[in-house]
Amino acid sequence: MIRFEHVTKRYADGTTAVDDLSFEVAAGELITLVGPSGCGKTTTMKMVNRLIEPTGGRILLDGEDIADADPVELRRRIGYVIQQVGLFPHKTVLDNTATVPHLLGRPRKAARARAAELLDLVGLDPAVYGDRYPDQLSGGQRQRVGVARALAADPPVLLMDEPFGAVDPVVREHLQNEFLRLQSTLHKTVLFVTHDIEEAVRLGDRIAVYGSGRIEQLDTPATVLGAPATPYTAEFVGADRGLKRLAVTPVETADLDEPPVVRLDDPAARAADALTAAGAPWAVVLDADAAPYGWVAADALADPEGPAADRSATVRDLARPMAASVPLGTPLRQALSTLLQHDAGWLAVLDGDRYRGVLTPARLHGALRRATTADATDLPRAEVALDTVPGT
Ligand SMILES: Nc1ncnc2c1ncn2[C@@H]1O[C@H](COP(=O)(O)OP(=O)(O)OP(=O)(O)O)[C@@H](O)[C@H]1O
Repeated sequence: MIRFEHVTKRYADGTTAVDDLSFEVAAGELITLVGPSGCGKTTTMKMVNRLIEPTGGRILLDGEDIADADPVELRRRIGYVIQQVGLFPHKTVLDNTATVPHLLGRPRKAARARAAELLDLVGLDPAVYGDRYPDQLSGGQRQRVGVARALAADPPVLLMDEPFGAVDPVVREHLQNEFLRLQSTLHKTVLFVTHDIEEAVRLGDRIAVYGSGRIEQLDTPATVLGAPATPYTAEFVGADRGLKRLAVTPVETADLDEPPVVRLDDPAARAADALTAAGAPWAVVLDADAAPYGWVAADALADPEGPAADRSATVRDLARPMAASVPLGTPLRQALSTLLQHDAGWLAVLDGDRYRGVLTPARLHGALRRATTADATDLPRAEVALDTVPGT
């Protein structure tokens, strides 16, 4: 969709901001450009809508060299969101958002109706915010208007230059999540500039890590974090990249432990035998619908002083409820957070409504290690054997 072919930008004073850059953004893909200040991210982006002209190479949009396009017509196909949102201060929020559709020839009333839809889409109730002026909004709300306005002409391509840079971290995370939600339905082709690796990881289908005027690595967030291609990338993504990687590594079936499973209505004695045979200290308890109910300890099942002494006792009499569960595919970070929130040593992993197995802290750690090794070796994750201290 957007293709950079040997693109170079050398400014008049001799600064080479972008040096022989070649890469492609697929249709519907979101690539984050991340790197330290002054490495050429903004220059890269502004060459796409011809706010800056390259001094070498070419950029193709849908196969067409943008140098041959009329810049005004080109910019209609490309939404542009920047940190200083640049709203018209004397126009209401609704009119700010309606400006582009109106300029594109929509009658004023239709343009305003479309603007109201867009405000709704970015989470601003047009009935509440539509008649306000930009200085009557919070920073986060202004950013939302900026996104709504960029979407107004329904461009297939969005260029976003630190669009959430000016708001506090909590609002920022909120805006990022909202934007991801939007993108999952709109499927725009997006170049997103940030200097924040966390933001790049959270939003990008792929991340382009910039060194000076060049891309050091262009790959999925998981690979960039798990297998940095160069010492520069490793340093840029940070010594805690293992922790960051938790956010982009999903729980898979092969990561799960499979303790014995008993049913709530099983006789306690039969459950005790099953645990003894398996040499297991505890079992997962499922209810009549095969949904996780909790767990039961071998000790409790075998305790002659406890409820198990009654020959008619069932697992229900001894089981302990445990509510923590996550679906397969949940990022490990969220799974860990659920573990901590429930103060539990394990959580049930579900496939739809079906119980699939158990994730423990040790299993979670193993999943992360295997995922990282899988990226470095190109092996499927389930086939990675870990070198592990016995008994852990
Ligand atoms: N008009 C200009 N004339 C000369 N040099 C420029 C010009 N614009 C940018 N540069 C230089 O080009 C390099 C890349 O700038 P650019 O704005 O693309 O970086 P960036 O990665 O977006 O940085 P930041 O994160 O700070 O916005 C920098 O060294 C910058 O000083």
